[in-house]
Amino acid sequence: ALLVRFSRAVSELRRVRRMTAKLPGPPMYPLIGNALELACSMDEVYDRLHSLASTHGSMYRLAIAHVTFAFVMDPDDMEAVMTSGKTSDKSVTYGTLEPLMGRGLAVLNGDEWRRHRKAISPSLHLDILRDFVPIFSKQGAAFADTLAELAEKGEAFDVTPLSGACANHTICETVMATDLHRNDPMKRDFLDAIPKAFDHFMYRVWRPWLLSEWVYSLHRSRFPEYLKVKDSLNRFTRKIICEKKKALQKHEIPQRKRQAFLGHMLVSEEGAALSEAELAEEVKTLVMIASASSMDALTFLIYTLAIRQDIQDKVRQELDDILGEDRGRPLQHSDLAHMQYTERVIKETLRFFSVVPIFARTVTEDLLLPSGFTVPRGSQATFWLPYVHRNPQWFPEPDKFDPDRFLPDNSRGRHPFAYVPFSAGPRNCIGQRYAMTFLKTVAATIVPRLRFEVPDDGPSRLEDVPLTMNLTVSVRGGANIRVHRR
Ligand code: HEM
Repeated sequence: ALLVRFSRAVSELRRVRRMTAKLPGPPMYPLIGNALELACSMDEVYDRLHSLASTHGSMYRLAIAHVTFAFVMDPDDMEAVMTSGKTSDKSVTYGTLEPLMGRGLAVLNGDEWRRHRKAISPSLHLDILRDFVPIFSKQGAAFADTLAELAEKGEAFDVTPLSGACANHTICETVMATDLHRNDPMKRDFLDAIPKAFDHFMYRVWRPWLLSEWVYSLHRSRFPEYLKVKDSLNRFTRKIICEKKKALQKHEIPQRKRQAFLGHMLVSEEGAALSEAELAEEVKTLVMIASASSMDALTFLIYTLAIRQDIQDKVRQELDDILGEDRGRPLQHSDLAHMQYTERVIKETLRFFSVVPIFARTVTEDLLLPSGFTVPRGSQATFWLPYVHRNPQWFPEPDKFDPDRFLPDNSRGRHPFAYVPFSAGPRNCIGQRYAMTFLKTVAATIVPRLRFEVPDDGPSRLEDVPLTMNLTVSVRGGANIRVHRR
């Protein structure tokens, strides 16, 4: 039986290789394919992938050992892939996330994914997000206080860990209703484990012979840390669920509709569709994805404002107009609708710096794309957003940072799949509105109080910012800024 399975797998693999061989791409070698292309340090992977896309264009292939990635970056083709039932399963490489992040939305497929998505969506509904605004605002104010203290010292510092702390405190409060300021070592271990978990994920994706956990266990320099990371992530989530369940039994969780995600899931009808174990996996998934992506998005927003003083001035002017005399007042949900320029700046920041730059689907049946190429079953249809978001057909002068691209008049006629920082179609980001509301609220809390600038040795143009990635993109070497009180 094993032999039959093996020979079937080999013949499928050869079929994928044969069909994708028609696509442009670097020269392939037997067995290893293009593995040498990504034989570089983790810090260089972002630049390598970007240079491959620039060289080979909007559709190319990259075969690494037994895994073949078909990069799809033309908006018509992307629409076909992102909306087809033949490509709705997440990439096989995501299997490596499962032991760390849990069997949550990001890795589930088919009916199980549909059931989870239906159960979770109401807990991130607009009404619920409205109630999160005071939490975003409170955490934004604490972040502003920390930055103001650093302003006194006058020294340059990397804002990434501080944005990370702001994102983590906010997410833990809104998703788990837990306060991170209490000095709990288990919480600290949990948060420290998140970037490490994504680092292990990316390391294995580009070395697919390590996708099996058993094979990875032979990697003596990485596996012990991997086990520690896994343990920290699981222990903390289990503890939180347990505490919340106890609170529920003691009637300490109010039975009202609007509250932190976990509380809502525990008391609502929709939440009852998930077992306690499934809920624990989803909480872990949400916290991990939200924490990494929000940290990097917030960092890029601040760094962009620090480099582009003209844009910072305009954002501040808009916020001063909205907040009036009382700059320190907590932001109301109704204020957000007036932050139109700030919203365009956030959108352009997410175009310029694709925070989640790469994601992929497993092709379960051959799929003919509008460009005429058939992506074969068994390959991984992959999106590389830094290339997609710099397509001059949809974004003239793509290297220019111009928030007004997102004015309604300038967006008219743009292909809906030309700008997809949150992906699109049924498997789009469930936290998209959460992320936008968080970024707008924190911007409105910190920008009126502080001025950001880059130190003299920092980049003077956004195009020159060096980037690196694990699951998300960040500034290589740190987003160093200086802050002044207003
Ligand atoms: C600026 C911040 C964010 C960006 C750029 C972003 C981007 C994305 C992208 C591109 C995907 C698709 C990934 C794929 O297909 O593999 C995704 C999926 C997802 N995101 Fe986000 N995200 C952000 C914030 C958040 C937040 C705050 C949450 C939670 C509150 C969240 C939860 C999720 C989940 C659960 C999925 C999987 C959805 C599914 O497959 O059904 N994201 N995100």
